[in-house]
Amino acid sequence: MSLFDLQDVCIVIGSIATLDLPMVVDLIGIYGLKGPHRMLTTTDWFLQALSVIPRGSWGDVARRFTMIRWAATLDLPMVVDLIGIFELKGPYYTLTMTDWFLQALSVIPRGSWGDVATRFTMIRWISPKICFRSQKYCEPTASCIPEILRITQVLVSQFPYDMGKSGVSPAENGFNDSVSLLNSEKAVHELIHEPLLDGIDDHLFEFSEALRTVAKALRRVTEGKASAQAEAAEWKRKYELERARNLMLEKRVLSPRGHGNEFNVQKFGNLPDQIMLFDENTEKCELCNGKDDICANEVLRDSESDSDYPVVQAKMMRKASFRLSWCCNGEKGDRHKHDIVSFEKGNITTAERSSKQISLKWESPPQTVLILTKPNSTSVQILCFEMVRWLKEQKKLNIFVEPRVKNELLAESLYYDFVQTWTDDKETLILHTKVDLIVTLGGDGTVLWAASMFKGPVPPIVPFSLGSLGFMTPFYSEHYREYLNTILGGPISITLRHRLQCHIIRDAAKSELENEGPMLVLNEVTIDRGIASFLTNLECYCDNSFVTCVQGDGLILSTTSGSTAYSLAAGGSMVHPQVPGILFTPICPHSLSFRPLILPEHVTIRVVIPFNSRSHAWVSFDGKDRKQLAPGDALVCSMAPWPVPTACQVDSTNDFLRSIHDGLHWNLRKTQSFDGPRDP
Ligand SMILES: NC(=O)c1ccc[n+]([C@@H]2O[C@H](COP(=O)([O-])OP(=O)(O)OC[C@H]3O[C@@H](n4cnc5c(N)ncnc54)[C@H](O)[C@@H]3O)[C@@H](O)[C@H]2O)c1
Ligand SMILES: Nc1ncnc2c1ncn2[C@@H]1O[C@H](COP(=O)(O)OP(=O)(O)OP(=O)(O)O)[C@@H](O)[C@H]1O
Repeated sequence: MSLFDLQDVCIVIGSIATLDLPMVVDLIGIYGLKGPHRMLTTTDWFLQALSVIPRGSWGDVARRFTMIRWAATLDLPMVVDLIGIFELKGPYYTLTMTDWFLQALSVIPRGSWGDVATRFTMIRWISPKICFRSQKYCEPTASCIPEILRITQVLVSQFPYDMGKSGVSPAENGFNDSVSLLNSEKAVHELIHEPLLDGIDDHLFEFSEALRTVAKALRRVTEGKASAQAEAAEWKRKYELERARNLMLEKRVLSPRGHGNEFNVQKFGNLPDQIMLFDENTEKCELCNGKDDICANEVLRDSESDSDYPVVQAKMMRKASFRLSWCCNGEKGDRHKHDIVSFEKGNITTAERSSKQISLKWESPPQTVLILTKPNSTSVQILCFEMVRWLKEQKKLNIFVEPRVKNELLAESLYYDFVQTWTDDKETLILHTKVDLIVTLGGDGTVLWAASMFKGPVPPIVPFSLGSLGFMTPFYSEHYREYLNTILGGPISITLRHRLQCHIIRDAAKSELENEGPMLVLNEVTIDRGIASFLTNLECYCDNSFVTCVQGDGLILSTTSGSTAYSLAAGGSMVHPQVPGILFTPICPHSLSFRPLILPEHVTIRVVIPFNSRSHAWVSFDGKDRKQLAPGDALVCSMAPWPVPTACQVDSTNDFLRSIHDGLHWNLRKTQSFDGPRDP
């Protein structure tokens, strides 16, 4: 087993030079939980302090370091402050990061770094007394908390925060003047250069790991701050640009009409058609004001951000504009609709989500359809050929297909030469700007495939059922002409299926911004044990709160649309797809009391593979793109701003209930017969 890793200590010492010594010392103090390391005790005051702190389990230490890492993006002084109180508890045989800990932590007043340092020194003085008391394996019950808090209060009253400067002896404090600080650093350096003693146990190796984590946390705080500042500056710059542009537009609207046209001609060149379109939209928007619906063209005008927008638009195919409206029983309109769904350049996005039925009404007829098909299916291929011909000849629509399908069509007949496709995958990134409607021919997997092609806004999808289960595919392929006639004419009911966006943050990442993703899922993201035979050990946080540690085969974070897929198989509830929420469903948890949860839509879930995990974990997105997660890696998951709008056959609720009855045979039971015993 490797011994003391000097490099890691040097990293920490490096941090000491630029950062706050008390903080570093206090973080290192956590190491003290591990128990006495006598070779360290003679060197320096803070190393002596470590030796008197009672022994705890490394599991707890590892968990807390994970928390520190996670907290690095938050308010670190507070977290360290809190950890100090946790330390008061003494041995960690029974402690986990339970609510009482977090509660206790939350009541401690915030102090400056100097205060924290003073407090920690005091904690170290008093720790033998506390550990004597807590050696009785006191559970983290309510009765223990007041005692700890009392001690803290006594400490605080006896040694007010500013006492570090006057009341505490510099020799004992060790860092309240620059001379002793220098001495401490010198002592640590001396320690590093001392030859290692024989008999150092394996824990030193773990200690070095812990120190590395501390150093990383410190680095992240500094870098996180810098990048946040840079990001803020960038947003400010964008805001200023946007404001200037809006002011210019406002001026144009207020000025006489002829002047406005001059502006357009000057700014956008000789594009009379575009100017006309622009003015028409302006008028339409004015008409929309005060109404209950949202017009796509209203935002089309408002959201142009590039000065050369009309030029770009001239190159692209024009999108059909549409209108979304809300209705619920007895209500004609909904005044709050702007809070629920909004537009951005004509694409549907959700600000907040609604459980009301949403209907889509075209304001100009759709012109372009993308057809996506399940591969290797003859029946799908035949239907695709037929549908393409019908849409072109009868409906005069532009048709896009995947390159594979274009080849199939051309192999069938050169007649299909008019069908458009793309050659470079990057072109799919702007597909949503060209396509008015997507038709899928296949099963649920094809709907998932369609959603995965669009990392941003998704045009409405009409899913035809040519699979086996077809939970999300309510349209029967035999009647495609009637359905498409109705849908192209509108209005249609749609279900806004929420998606989750996921990022992987590797342990080696220097900041949260250095991540892999986003990966968007319509069903779920799954973290499992892969081929490892060990239990997964997954530490889960919801926003800033610790949720639980999943020990089992894995964890599913599912959308409500995905609630009827893998999550259902793992014992999760079935949830109406229009309900906003994130399902937290364990897979085979080795616990008698682990029930699945449903969390609100606005939370961010973070799943961390702790350093004490026995094996790696694997993450997959809608059952695809498996990636390995090593200890220290984290998956961060939140609701994506881009839902997947799918057309309903009847409406969201009717379609959902029909699917659970027909597809899953939900609650199918023979009806009890009438004859037999009855109430007297
Ligand atoms: N034990 C399980 O139930 C299990 C295991 C692995 C994956 N899955 C699911 O399979 C999905 C991938 O689907 P695929 O078609 O690419 O793989 P696949 O071909 O293996 O199909 C999986 C099955 O899940 C059904 N399904 C998919 N999404 C559904 C939904 N939202 N509601 C109800 N049923 C749904 C499909 O109809 C299909 O019958 C994953 O997202 C996951 O939810 C389920
Ligand atoms: N256009 C596509 N390109 C590549 N793969 C696709 C495409 N459409 C679907 N797939 C994949 O093909 C697989 C099967 O598709 P799908 O689930 O639609 O059919 P099915 O299994 O017959 O239907 P069901 O899911 O209803 O049982 C899925 O894994 C899906 O990801």
